[in-house]
Amino acid sequence: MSLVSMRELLDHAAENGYGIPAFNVNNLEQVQAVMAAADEVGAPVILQASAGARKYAGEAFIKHLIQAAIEQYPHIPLVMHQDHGQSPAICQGAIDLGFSSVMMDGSLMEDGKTPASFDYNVEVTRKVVEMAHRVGVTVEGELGCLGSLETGEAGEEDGIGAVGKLDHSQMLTDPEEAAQFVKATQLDALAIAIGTSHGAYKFTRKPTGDILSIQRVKDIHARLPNTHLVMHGSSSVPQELLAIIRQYGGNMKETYGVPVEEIQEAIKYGVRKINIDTDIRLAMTAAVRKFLFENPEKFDAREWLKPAREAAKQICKQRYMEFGCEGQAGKIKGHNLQVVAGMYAQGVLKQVVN
Ligand SMILES: O=C(CO)COP(=O)(O)O
Ligand SMILES: O=C[C@H](O)COP(=O)(O)O
Ligand SMILES: [Zn+2]
Ligand SMILES: [Zn+2]
Repeated sequence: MSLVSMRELLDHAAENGYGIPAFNVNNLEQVQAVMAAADEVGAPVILQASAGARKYAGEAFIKHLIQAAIEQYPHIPLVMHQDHGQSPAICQGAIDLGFSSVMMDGSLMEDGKTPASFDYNVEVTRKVVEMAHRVGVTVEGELGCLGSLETGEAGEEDGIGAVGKLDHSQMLTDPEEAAQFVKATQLDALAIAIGTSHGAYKFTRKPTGDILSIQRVKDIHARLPNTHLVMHGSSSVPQELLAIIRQYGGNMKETYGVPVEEIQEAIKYGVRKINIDTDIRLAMTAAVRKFLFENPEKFDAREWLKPAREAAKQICKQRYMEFGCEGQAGKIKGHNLQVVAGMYAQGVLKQVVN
């Protein structure tokens, strides 16, 4: 099976009541970790590359690392997804590079910092839908700005996020606007704002409903029962990884992530794609710190990259199991993108809006 459409994977997840973690990848070891985890549990794969990843690794390396994953694991349906595209031009570039799915993040302007108007968001997202669907590529859009309901800040640590304070109405996607947005754009998956934010510092305490609104997921799902919802900023920030990082010389403040049980609840109400980057970063950093502390004489990079890769694999495997992906890979047909393009053209993948 070659590259598949993200729409096909998310449709399968919706039909069978599970969610798929989308892991951010930047290098060889992270790609290998995700693939090994998926292979062990029989999970379908969404590998996503941010603009930062494409810059870090270089376009050709990102493309060929993912193609290597397909070659090494031909039995695993795999989506190559561009995370947080800031403009139609960036999305077009990703499509040209061979990505089978793109995110047009029009909730912010092209600078990735200024909250955009609804009309701007509709315009850029619709433009990307037109060019992507023509070639069978999936489109994720975003409505509402990610940010902390505790502080009103977006958590700018990843370079993507509104600058300055936001009010609650900007940080909680409105169900009525979501319905209008999906109707107008006909995208495939909608990222929503419910109180999550990127990076390790999401919540100062274990989140309750006032700062992480799973109720908002339910309200949006009631209006959009057939639209796949996406949760960004969904790392769980495991306390045991923070403890290892601190034990071996790291300096991380007290912080809490999105509890897995909250994600599992959201999966019952239409969340199909769950974005995870930070948990992999924490797992790898904890493993490298521990290894180098315990083996100060070692200097072969392969020796410390191995435990880092293994730690990343473990966290990925755990999330695949927790979100219900086990054994699903073998059930996916894996249409080629031309077939999917034909389905869009016939209107069979149109969104139903209540
Ligand atoms: O949303 C993400 C990538 O788009 C990643 O979120 P985390 O920082 O919570 O891992
Ligand atoms: O969306 C944010 C992801 O965590 C990617 O982060 P990055 O831009 O540092 O690669
Ligand atoms: Zn965004
Ligand atoms: Zn994100």
